[in-house]
Amino acid sequence: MRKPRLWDVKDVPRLTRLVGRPKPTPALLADTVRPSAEEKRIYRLPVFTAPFCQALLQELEHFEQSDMPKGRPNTMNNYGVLLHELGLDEPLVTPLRERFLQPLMALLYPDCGGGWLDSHRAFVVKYAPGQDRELGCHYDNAELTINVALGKAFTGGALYFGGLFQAPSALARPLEVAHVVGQGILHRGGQLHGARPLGTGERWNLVIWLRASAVRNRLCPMCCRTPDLVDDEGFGDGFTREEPTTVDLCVLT
Ligand SMILES: O=C(O)CCC(=O)C(=O)O
Ligand SMILES: [Fe+2]
Repeated sequence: MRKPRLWDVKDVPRLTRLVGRPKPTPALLADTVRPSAEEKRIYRLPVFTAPFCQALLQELEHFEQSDMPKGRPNTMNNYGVLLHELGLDEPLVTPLRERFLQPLMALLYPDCGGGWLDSHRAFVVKYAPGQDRELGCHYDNAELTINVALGKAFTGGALYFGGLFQAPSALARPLEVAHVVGQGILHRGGQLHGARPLGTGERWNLVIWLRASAVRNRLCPMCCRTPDLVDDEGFGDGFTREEPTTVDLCVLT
């Protein structure tokens, strides 16, 4: 029998039904993914169980209290944890991306590299009194993003979404999306968004910036130019010098 790992993807509940299905059927998806705002292409889906969220929060707090060296999640958030610094990239985030998110994203966002995800930047953002309380409007360095609420108990902090940042008046009619612990919000990285101020309590969210080198190698999603690459470690910012191998398609489907 395989020894269970501390962080096993079996903790991802209903999505496990997608395992082994290279192409989830629309009927299966309809039961798994609820469109939160069809025209904005924002979706909500269950990702983690409540006990898993609690265990992860505990681990994050232990790490926060330790004197291990820590980087910042991104240029906007001052508090939180990079998942690779916790050693959770390989056992948790990579299988989540490859086995669960990839087939889903391929169906929901085929035009944004959903079928070509090959790296990620995963971090937890933290909002608390006396620390960060809100997040300004921005777009992500990602083709696609999943944002999962982990807890704890809090009020406020809803996400708001506009259109793609390149569009004129992209923030004209923002859509507010409340957090539900254990559930994830899917959106396009280039979609303008931010977080309303925290009311009370502490909010921790797992954010995974999903990247498709096949898309970003052609056009950097941040500067909208052909990327001028420099070497980096690990996934870097998700660009590659070599194109990922092509996928053959059946002409009859
Ligand atoms: O506060 C949040 O949950 C949103 C975080 C976010 O959009 C980001 O870090 O890119
Ligand atoms: Fe973001």
